[in-house]
Amino acid sequence: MPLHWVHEHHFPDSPTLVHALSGEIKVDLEEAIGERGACSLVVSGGRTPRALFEQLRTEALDWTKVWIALADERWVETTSPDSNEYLVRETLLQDLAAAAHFIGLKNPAPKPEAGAEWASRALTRVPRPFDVVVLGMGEDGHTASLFPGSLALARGLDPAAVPGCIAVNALTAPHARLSLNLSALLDSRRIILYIEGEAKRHVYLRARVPGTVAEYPVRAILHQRTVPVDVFWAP
Ligand SMILES: O=C1O[C@H](COP(=O)(O)O)[C@@H](O)[C@H](O)[C@H]1O
Repeated sequence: MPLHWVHEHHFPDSPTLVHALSGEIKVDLEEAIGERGACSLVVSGGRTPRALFEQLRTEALDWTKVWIALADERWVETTSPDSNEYLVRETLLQDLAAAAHFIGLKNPAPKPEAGAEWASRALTRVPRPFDVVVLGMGEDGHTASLFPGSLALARGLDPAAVPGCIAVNALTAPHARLSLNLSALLDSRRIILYIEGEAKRHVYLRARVPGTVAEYPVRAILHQRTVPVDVFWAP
């Protein structure tokens, strides 16, 4: 089943992928700075991108012109090891990349619902369209924090929604979440879906087949035709 908007890049191992992907992101951001004077990078959390962040932070870029934001966040303190902001601060916003501007999603609002409004406002500071959005995917087909079975999914995937952030409570996900909605994720020039391991490869292959987004929310990314998607995979 060809998806003309999606290009797959397979690598023999994770370090080779990380090296190649970091280099590509660097080139994209450098070109964006050259053309528009600033650039934006949206990243995901979880376990997968740690090595990528550690490589990316060493890239020679004018990081003062780079805006970094999150595709999603867990509603936990940013000092928690479960926080995506914590991951980004520990692994990406170091060395040369410490000079980048970072807009996190967790905020002082008492609840995620109010927090989503706060985060949507904060995100308006990040240059749009986002130059590069790096998404991950769970073995249940969720991407960002758009989880199958969550009550917020239909709202999150509504193509007519104002680009922004939504609150997510999913029975299958640890912690309440904030997530960029589909409209915000697609307000971008390039999406990279970065996945590792055979289990995720099989989920990806199933999601490539047309079907319901409620089953595999990542389908909403793979089957749209607005933004080019590159899938980076290593065993
Ligand atoms: O919960 C999340 O899961 C996905 C995938 O994470 P991984 O640990 O399987 O790599 C991630 O993309 C998302 O940002 C995160 O909040």
